[in-house]
Amino acid sequence: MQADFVLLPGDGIGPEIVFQAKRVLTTVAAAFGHEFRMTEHLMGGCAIDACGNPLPDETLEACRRSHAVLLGAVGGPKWDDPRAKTRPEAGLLRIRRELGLFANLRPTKTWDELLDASPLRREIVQGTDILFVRELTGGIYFGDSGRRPHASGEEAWNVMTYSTGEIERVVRLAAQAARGRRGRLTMVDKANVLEASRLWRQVSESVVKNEFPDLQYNVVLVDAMAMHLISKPRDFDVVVTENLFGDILTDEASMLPGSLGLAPSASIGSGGPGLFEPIHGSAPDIAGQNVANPLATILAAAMMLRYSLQLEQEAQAIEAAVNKVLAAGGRTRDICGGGEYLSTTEMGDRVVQALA
Ligand SMILES: NC(=O)c1ccc[n+]([C@@H]2O[C@H](COP(=O)([O-])OP(=O)(O)OC[C@H]3O[C@@H](n4cnc5c(N)ncnc54)[C@H](O)[C@@H]3O)[C@@H](O)[C@H]2O)c1
Ligand SMILES: CC(C)[C@H](C(=O)O)[C@@H](O)C(=O)O
Ligand SMILES: [Mg+2]
Repeated sequence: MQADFVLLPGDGIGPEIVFQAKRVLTTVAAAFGHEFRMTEHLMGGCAIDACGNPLPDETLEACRRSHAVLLGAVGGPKWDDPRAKTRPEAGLLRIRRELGLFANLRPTKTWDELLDASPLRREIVQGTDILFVRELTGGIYFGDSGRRPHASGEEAWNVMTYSTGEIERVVRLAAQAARGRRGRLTMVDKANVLEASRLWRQVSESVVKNEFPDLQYNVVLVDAMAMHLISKPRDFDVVVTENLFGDILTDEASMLPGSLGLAPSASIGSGGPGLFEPIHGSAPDIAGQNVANPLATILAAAMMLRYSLQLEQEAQAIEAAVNKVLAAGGRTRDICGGGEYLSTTEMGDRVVQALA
C-alpha cells in the first residue's frame, strides 16, 4: 500500500521524537511491503519564526492532501510572551478545528512489565485499561474570549459553549467504542456548577438511553474523577468528557502506567485525515539533550496506521515491539525504576531492532 503522511515535528523535543517514529514507520513499511511517503512541514513556534504564522497555509494544505498527520509537539518559553500576537498552540487548535477532529482518543493502559514505574501501588494500577474520549474542537478552548479595562487593571474572560450536536457526536463515538470494549461508559462533567455540563448530562443520557441501552452508563463529577483515577482506575472502561477536563485528566492518568512520555493519542472525527500525537508537550526542560522518551510518539504512529489506514497488523507489530523493549528493561529516564537509562536515539534503536 502507498500512503502519504505529513510529519509536523514542531518545537522542543518534537523533532527528536518524531525522527524516531519516522524510523519505526520506515521499518514497518519495509517489513510489510508498503510505501510510506513522509514529508515534513512547519507548525508551531518554528513556523512563527519562519513566517509569522503557527499554521502556514502550505502546511494545512499538505495535511488536507495526506492520509494522516503525525505531530511531535509545539510551544516553548521562546513564544510564551502573554502579549504576543500569536502562539504556537494557536496553530494546534486551528488544525484540529480545520480538519474536523472532534474526538481525541487517549488510551491509558498499564504494562505488567512496568508496574514498578508507577508512583501508585501495583494492586491499584495493575490491569488498568481506560480509553478517554476527549471532545477536541469545542468548549472553553474555542469560546468567546477577550480582555477589557477593569477598576483593578484589566479583566479577561473565556466562555465555555457546547451545542447539542457537538455533544451528541462525541458521545456517540465514545459509546460505540465502549460497545467494542467492556461495555461501560462514564461521562465526566461539572453539572453541579456549569450550565454547559448540564447540557452534556442531558444530551449524553439521551444518546445512551435511546441508542446504546446495552451499555453500563454512569456520570461522575470531574473533581471526584481526579480522585477515583488514582484510587480505583480499574473501574473505568471508556470515559467521555469535554475538552478542558479531558486535557487535565489524561495528563493525570498518564502516571498510572508511569510516564507522560508513554501516552499516545489519535484525533479523529471527520472521516478525513486524522492527527496523531503524544499527549505531552514540547518538554523545553529536556529539549536538545537526546533524553526524551520517543515511545508516546511511536505508539501514536501505531494508532495512525490503525485508525487512518486500518493497518491493524502493522499497528500491533509496533505495539508488540514497544512491549518487548519495555519487558527487556529498556527505560528512558522519565520512567522510574530503570537501571541504566537509554537515550532517545537508543530507545528508537531498540524498537527498530525489536521490529526487525
Ligand atoms: N500537543 C502539544 O503540542 C502540546 C501538548 C502539551 C503542552 N504543549 C506545550 O508544550 C510546552 C511545555 O509544556 P509543559 O512543560 O507544561 O508540558 P510538557 O508535557 O511539555 O512537559 C511536562 C513534563 O513532562 C516531561 N516530558 C514530557 N514529555 C516527555 C517525554 N516524551 N519524555 C520525557 N519527559 C517528558 C517534561 O520534561 C516536563 O518535565 C508549552 O508550551 C505547552 O503549551 C504542547
Ligand atoms: C498545547 C495545548 C493546546 C494542548 C491542549 O490543551 O489541547 C495540549 O495540552 C494537549 O493536550 O494536546
Ligand atoms: Mg494537554
